[in-house]
Amino acid sequence: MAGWRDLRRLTRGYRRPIVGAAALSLLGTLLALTQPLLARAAVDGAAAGHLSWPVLGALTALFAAQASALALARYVQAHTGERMTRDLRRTLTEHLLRVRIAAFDDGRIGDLIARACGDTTVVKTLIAQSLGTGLAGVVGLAAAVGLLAWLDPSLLAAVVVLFGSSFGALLAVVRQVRIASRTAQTAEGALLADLERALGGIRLVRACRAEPLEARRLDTSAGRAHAANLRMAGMVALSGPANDLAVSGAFLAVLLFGANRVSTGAMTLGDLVAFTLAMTYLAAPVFEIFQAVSAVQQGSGALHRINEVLALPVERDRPVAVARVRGSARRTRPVLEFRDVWFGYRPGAPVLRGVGFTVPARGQVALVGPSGAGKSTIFALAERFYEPDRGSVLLHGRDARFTPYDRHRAAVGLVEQDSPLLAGTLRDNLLYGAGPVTDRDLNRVLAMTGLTRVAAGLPAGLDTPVGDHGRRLSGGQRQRVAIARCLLARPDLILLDEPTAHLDPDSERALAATLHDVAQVCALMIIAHRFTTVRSASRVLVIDDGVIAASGTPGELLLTSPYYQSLAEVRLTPPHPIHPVP
Ligand SMILES: Nc1ncnc2c1ncn2[C@@H]1O[C@H](COP(=O)(O)OP(=O)(O)OP(=O)(O)O)[C@@H](O)[C@H]1O
Repeated sequence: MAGWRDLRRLTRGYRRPIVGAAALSLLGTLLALTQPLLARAAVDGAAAGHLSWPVLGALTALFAAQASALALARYVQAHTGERMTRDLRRTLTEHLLRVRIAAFDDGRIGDLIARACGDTTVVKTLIAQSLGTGLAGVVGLAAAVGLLAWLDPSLLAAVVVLFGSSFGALLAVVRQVRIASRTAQTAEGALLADLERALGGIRLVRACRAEPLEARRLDTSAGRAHAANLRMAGMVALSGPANDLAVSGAFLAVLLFGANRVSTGAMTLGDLVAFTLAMTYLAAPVFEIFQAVSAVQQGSGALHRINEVLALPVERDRPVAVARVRGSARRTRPVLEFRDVWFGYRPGAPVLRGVGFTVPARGQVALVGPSGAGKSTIFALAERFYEPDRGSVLLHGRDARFTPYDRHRAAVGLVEQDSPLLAGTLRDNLLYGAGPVTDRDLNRVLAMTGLTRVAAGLPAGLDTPVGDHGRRLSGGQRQRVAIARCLLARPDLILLDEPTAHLDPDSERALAATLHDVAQVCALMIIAHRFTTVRSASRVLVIDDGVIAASGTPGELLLTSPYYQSLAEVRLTPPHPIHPVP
């Protein structure tokens, strides 16, 4: 659970408005506390047969001043709460965008979204509703008790007994509220994660007729959140009437005792009116303190979940100044080198075992091997999504760890197999992360990737929206958009995961020609599944079970690598007829 230390850290930079709001609340309370004294004078005057207009005027002015101070305090609190939420969300989202990729491997995106949106709102409520008024409540309570003691200590004793017992019950409720709040927030995070999973894979869900399954899963999470929220609402609801009962009981006791004391002449009617009015001001601080404590309990659950996100490690550049590699060295040195790289996603389970290879500054290197051999892992390390456990990755002959992430990724472009596009227009997707691009460059790249005709065929040309994940384009078109986007960013090396889906012969030829052209302007490393692509590479690496099993030109491998030979055979022999399963 987040504690007071976290609360102190959270409020750093906002303490002035919080204290300001507390001061205004306190001012309101103090203004209220002076009212019984004036009321006593007014009532005693009226009882003696004359109304004191100046006293009534002062009382009215006090009511107005109290209302204004409290309204201003609420506004300052709400304003601070909103500002804090905005800043907290900014910190969280900036952090999330820089968190190491490994954190997303088992992290549930929906839950992270819930933390960035839902939990920050809970923290805002904590600030907006409670901190200032809670602080003022403590002082207000002390002042109200002081005033009551001054007015009539024996009546106060009766009030303390009745209020004290209800306060003990409230503290027990507050503890339960904290537990229920944490459960509710966790369940809401799970609900969002499940929703993200179901909507993100909506086609799969429909194709597998899994709607009832997903609905049940969502219902379970929603049910858990519902139950926790109900438990919390029940406890808060119960505590309200219990509090009211204690207040009514206290009032009744005061009126009974007070009336008796008025009849015996121990106190005036004005004293009794002043005491009961002052008592109403006792209830408000008690309620404020209760609200503040329960909001802090609720907020501490949310703060804990926010802290968990902020504790996720981020990608941080090493503080070593590395000069850029100059033009001539860029053309002569290998653009990428793996030197005895060992890597595993989990400790003690290496996926790459001593991988070493170089990619020259121009031309096409193909990476082939069975499924699960470690090809995508090599790409992930080349892009620095992960760092090697042992050995090193070099960019232009320099250890990549000492190059800033931005500069490294500007040099190494990535086209993934499923070529994800973002919702937006075709132009947005082409220019995403590319920096300034001239129309001439754009048209050249469009021509090179065979997209000129595609763009011309769209209703608004380059400004046509491509839909969520680019679904309005075909798989092949998405792949070419991804290649074009990469080319416009002018990297030194493009990593391309070739799609396994069979393209028609025309598209396959078009892609091969595109890749051939691309390899003239930068280095290209392809996870190749088609023999035509492998055959046109200048160098082929065969990876098997995390090691480079063979490497050489396609001609050499045809003689030396059994895996490569089998790849060539599959391509060269006609496919076996597929019989439907009876
Ligand atoms: N994020 C991850 N977390 C844990 N293990 C992973 C992760 N990604 C891949 N692996 C494991 O690492 C091994 C290598 O996977 P990788 O994706 O690199 O293979 P691949 O050669 O690209 O396979 P394919 O051709 O099927 O895409 C596999 O055993 C896989 O289960």
